[in-house]
Amino acid sequence: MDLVLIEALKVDTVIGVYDWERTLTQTLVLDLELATDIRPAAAADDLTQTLDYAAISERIAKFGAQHGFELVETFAERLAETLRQEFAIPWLRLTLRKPGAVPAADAVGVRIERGAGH
Ligand SMILES: Nc1nc2c(c(=O)[nH]1)N=C([C@H](O)[C@@H](O)CO)CN2
Repeated sequence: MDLVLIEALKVDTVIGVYDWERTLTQTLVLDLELATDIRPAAAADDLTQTLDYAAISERIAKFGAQHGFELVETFAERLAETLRQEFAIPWLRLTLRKPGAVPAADAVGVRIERGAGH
């Protein structure tokens, strides 16, 4: 299976456990690997036959604006479900980083893989 990539995508959202975090927007940084077979799109040179990384990136920005979870785990899990359903993605790996959450670290976060066929 081939992969469509989205790397270091910045997503603004309300995210966090603490009271002060409920009053502001923070920026998450996402890496996505999206399984698909790119050969039909390549053969036809046709965007409609592959995963449109621009459309998916826009959907992620909308998802961030629409939700305000406490945990990065919840953001990752719910986003993975949404993308897999709406774009028919058989397998994905999502790495979500929350820069600045732990001052001694460049970033903290989670990495999940969902689906089959990769
Ligand atoms: N595993 C997690 N640990 C923590 C989370 C989280 O979402 N998942 N969140 C926080 C706070 O919101 C923190 O980011 C504030 O700096 C603490 N630990």
